[in-house]
Amino acid sequence: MTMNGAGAPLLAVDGLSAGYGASTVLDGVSFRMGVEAVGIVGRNGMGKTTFCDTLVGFLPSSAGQVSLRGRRVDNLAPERVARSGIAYVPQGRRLFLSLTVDEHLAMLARRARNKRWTPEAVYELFPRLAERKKHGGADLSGGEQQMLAVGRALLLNARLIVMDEPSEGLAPTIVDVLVSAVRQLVDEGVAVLVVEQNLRAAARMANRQLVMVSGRIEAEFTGDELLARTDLQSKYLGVGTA
Ligand SMILES: Nc1ncnc2c1ncn2[C@@H]1O[C@H](COP(=O)(O)OP(=O)(O)OP(=O)(O)O)[C@@H](O)[C@H]1O
Repeated sequence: MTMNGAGAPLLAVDGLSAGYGASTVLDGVSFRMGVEAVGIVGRNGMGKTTFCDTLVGFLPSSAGQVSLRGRRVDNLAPERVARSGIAYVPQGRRLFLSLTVDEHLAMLARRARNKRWTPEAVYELFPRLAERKKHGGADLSGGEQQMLAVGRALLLNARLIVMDEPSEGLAPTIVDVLVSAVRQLVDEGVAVLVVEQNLRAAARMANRQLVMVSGRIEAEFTGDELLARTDLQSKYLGVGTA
């Protein structure tokens, strides 16, 4: 694992718990990651989205800690979590309806003055987005919106991009684009945490796969191991997930 700063992992999650009212959904999630791609897989309703929402500050935690490069980020407001370097690409959300792709990226570029990630660099990563420059958010397909959301995260200098079910509802060719983008991001030093129900997509994005069961990380496998072992798939993911 690539370490960061003074020996601290990029992301350290320790005993993170959260829920809705009296019901606990996340029940002590713990793991560490460096500058790498890591997947979180698991059946429906195991707490994956709740974990993402808690990590990025949309939902308060009831116990535990989260540190990014050694600095606590749990229970900060979502804007402060984002400013500290964790970007969220949420599940199936329609974003940025009024601006065109180009206007949106230009506005962020002015705000962020990021030297490595400019709108041009984002268009290089996602040529399809360049073709859609003049289109408004409402005209973009789900996959194009995911690309725009990733581009936005890069311009804002994210160190870790959290993606909730990025492959859901996307055509296979668009999933391919996202898979190769995830690999390039890691090469560029941006870590990716990807929640997926689609094991095939997850395994192509990340070698390390954490399995969430009832609000905890119960096991870790490589993507290839999970793909090869139908016993693990039926135990942890439900039939037919792969
Ligand atoms: N806003 C909410 N209020 C109350 N309970 C919720 C809320 N959102 C999720 N839950 C419950 O929390 C549990 C975990 O849901 P979560 O969406 O985190 O699971 P998941 O693993 O992401 O599954 P899915 O892929 O279906 O979204 C479920 O039992 C769900 O009913």
